[in-house]
Amino acid sequence: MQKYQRKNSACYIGALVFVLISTVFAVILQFFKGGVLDYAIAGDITATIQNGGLLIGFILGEVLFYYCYKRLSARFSVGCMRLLKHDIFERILRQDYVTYKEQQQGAYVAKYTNEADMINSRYFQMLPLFWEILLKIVFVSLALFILDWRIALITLLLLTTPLYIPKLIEKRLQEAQTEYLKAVEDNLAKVSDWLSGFEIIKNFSIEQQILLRFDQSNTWAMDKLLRDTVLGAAAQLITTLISYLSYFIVLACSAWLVLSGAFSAGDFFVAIGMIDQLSYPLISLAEIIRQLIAVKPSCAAMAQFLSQSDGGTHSKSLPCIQKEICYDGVSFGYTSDRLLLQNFSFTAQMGRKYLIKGPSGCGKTTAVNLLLRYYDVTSGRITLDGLPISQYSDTYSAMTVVRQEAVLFHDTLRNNLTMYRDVGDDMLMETLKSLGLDRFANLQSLDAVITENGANLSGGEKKRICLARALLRDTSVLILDEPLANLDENTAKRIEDLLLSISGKLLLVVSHQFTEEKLHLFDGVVTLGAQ
Ligand SMILES: Nc1ncnc2c1ncn2[C@@H]1O[C@H](COP(=O)(O)OP(=O)(O)OP(=O)(O)O)[C@@H](O)[C@H]1O
Repeated sequence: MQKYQRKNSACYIGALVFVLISTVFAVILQFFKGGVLDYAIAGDITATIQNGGLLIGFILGEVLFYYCYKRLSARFSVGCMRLLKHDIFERILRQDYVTYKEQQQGAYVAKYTNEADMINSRYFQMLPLFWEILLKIVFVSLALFILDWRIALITLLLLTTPLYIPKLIEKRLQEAQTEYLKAVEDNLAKVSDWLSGFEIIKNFSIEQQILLRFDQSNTWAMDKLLRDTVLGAAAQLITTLISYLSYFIVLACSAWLVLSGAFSAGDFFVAIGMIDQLSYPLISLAEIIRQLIAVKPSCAAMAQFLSQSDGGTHSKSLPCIQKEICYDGVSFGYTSDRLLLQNFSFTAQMGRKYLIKGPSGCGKTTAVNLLLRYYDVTSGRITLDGLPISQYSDTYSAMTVVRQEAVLFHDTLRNNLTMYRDVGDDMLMETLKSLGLDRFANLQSLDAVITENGANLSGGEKKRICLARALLRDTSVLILDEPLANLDENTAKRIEDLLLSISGKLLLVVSHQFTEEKLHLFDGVVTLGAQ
């Protein structure tokens, strides 16, 4: 987390300077308060007014500098939070796809929202506050020493005892917070899972059952929150009680000094003001220390998440494929006891079209996923233009994949097609028309926003838009995983013809429903899982 502090150090240091000046003003004005009282009792009107004027001046100064401090400390915590969220999102995006899929989406959302917010409120916001309070304690203590060393010593001895409370229950505080964050992460993962299956929940009318499970998970998370809060409240209660007790002891000592003639009324007034100034910061300091201690494991876990490597030990990025892709005696299984592909050999040449077919579950998608470097082969090798695929970090630069499920972003049709690259409108409209999407081939439609994952489009339209997006990317290899699934007969036929008309790139189509009569139009048909 220190990285974020460093990057926002200007605001941090500025905040500390302002709070330092504000604290000095706050301490000095205490003396003017005592002066006003003493001069008023002595009947010296001029000195009373002079002291009063200075008092007002210092009060205004304190408030103004305190405001500047608050502004800069807010800038500091917001700046840190902005960078932290950027890093979390960047870390998620930089993972390889297989590692990303290992966790549920909700877990990532929890990291981005709940855990980041916790670090913000309990660490970034606490840091300037810690210094504010510490400076106040140091300066007020110094002023108390100037006023009377005995009162200063008693005050410091008694009022600092609450500071040790958080340290005594440090382990339990940290455990409570870690458990709470874990429970929220689990809960969010479940919620995002249920929401992604919204239609199934409605269709099967299982709202009640889901709600029941939600309540279990939510109650679990909230119980953890309660434990965290209650533990904090207990620590705060002990701290406050000790502080008040200490306060009254110091008050009694000051009163005794007045009775013994060592203190004037003004001195007593100043001393009480100082002790007031000290007691609240000391209670707050105990609370800040409690929060800083409790949040430590969350900061460490976040730092570890952010520092994890991207997953790839391979470094080279794939240049354009010129000649061929070759599976050479490839065997692969997700587990060692079941090989999906056994001694699979197949060569695909650039500019040609291939169909991979076979029964469900035989490993068609797996075979193309090996090309995307999602997994390493168990034995054999895959080569690209004669070079082993294992030397490349990924193959995305040369291959575009279109999956069975159409994925569209909540953005304009244009951006969904171009994926934020510069592509001329004519080209976009031409591609849309070639896929039978004539009704979208106009400027108004291109600029219209597609609602979340294309809720305002039919399944076939979404699929064809995804296909148009892949064609527009123009990589040397195009992989289509079940491009005909969920399409009506006419659209499926149209897509089949369009796929067969594609030229100038290597086309790998994974499908078990391509029209038999058209199979001869492929340059090669590979059947997986044939007994
Ligand atoms: N990430 C994974 N981890 C473990 N097993 C997996 C994984 N992905 C797929 N499998 C298993 O591998 C087998 C082949 O899956 P794959 O998706 O390659 O088949 P497919 O031939 O494309 O099937 P379909 O035509 O139904 O899409 C299946 O039994 C599946 O359960």
